[in-house]
Amino acid sequence: MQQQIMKELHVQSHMDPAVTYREIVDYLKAYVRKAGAKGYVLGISGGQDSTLAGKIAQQAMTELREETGEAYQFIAMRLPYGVQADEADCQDALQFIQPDQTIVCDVRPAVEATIQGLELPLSPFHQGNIKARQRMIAQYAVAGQLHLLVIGTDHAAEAVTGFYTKWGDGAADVTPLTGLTKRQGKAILQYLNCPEHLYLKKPTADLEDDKPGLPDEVALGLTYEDIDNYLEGKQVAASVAQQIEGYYVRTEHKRHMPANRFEHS
Ligand SMILES: Nc1ncnc2c1ncn2[C@@H]1O[C@H](COP(=O)(O)OP(=O)(O)OC[C@H]2O[C@@H]([n+]3cccc(C(=O)O)c3)[C@H](O)[C@@H]2O)[C@@H](O)[C@H]1O
Ligand SMILES: Nc1ncnc2c1ncn2[C@@H]1O[C@H](COP(=O)(O)OP(=O)(O)OP(=O)(O)O)[C@@H](O)[C@H]1O
Ligand SMILES: [Mg+2]
Repeated sequence: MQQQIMKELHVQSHMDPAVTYREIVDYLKAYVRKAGAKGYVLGISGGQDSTLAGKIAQQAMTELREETGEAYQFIAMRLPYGVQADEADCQDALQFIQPDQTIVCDVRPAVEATIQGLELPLSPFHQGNIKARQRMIAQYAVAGQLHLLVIGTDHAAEAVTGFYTKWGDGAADVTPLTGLTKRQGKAILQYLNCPEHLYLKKPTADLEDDKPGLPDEVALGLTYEDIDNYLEGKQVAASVAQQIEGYYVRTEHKRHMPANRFEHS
């Protein structure tokens, strides 16, 4: 099963940061042209994944502008829920990315309106998924208006456990980090001279009001070290493999389009 998952999620056991970085930049340049779009948009959270995907998208758009003379652009979005505790990291990430433009939208009023509009009480966990979906709505609004494509930050270490909100942060047009493990993403950021606090910080979805900054590893009950080892084809404890494979099977529905009677019965 390990081999099958590695193949399905496009993981390479060994990755050269310089080569992979160049491949992704070139891919984003080619894809935006093929789509006839004017650039990309992505929410910047102050975490590792959006720092990396944003940096690569900006590089791609800068190169394409120089090569074609056309107005390709990358738009970074700050999408706090009220005041974000690690806002300083977000500003550091923006400083590192140097986006062509930054648009800010507080998702809190829309999230609260949705929660208040429902007669069904929602747990902080399910309220958290509304936050992720509201960020998706804001990004698609900008993409539609400005003819951009939405970047998603899904990568192999997230895809394998389905650790994202379906049609929330899981919804995107292009996922440049596909195939990468968490440590491979770190290695590319290191290669790009990213300030290390942005890739050494504990990954968090930061969605649940009653558990601010809950580390992914606590929520999952798994370490990224173990997930990465598994994905890179290394031997892990049998209990770890079993846990990862359990997540993988349970979240299969998140990795394809809606089920229908011709597929995915
Ligand atoms: N077998 C099946 N076939 C088709 N659809 C199925 C299904 N089982 C559930 N579903 C649907 O899927 C829904 C459950 O999926 P979903 O709504 O995503 O909810 P769920 O997977 O329960 O929660 C999302 C998880 O991802 C984490 N997350 C979210 C966002 C960002 C990050 C991050 O790392 O930054 C992490 C979050 O902390 C939470 O643990 C169900 O309500 C149902 O609608
Ligand atoms: N507060 C936020 N502001 C803007 N975008 C956000 C915010 N929170 C989440 N997002 C978007 O949702 C995506 C998924 O969040 P996720 O936590 O997996 O990635 P990350 O925060 O970039 O990295 P890490 O996994 O290291 O925390 C982010 O990459 C980002 O695009
Ligand atoms: Mg995060």
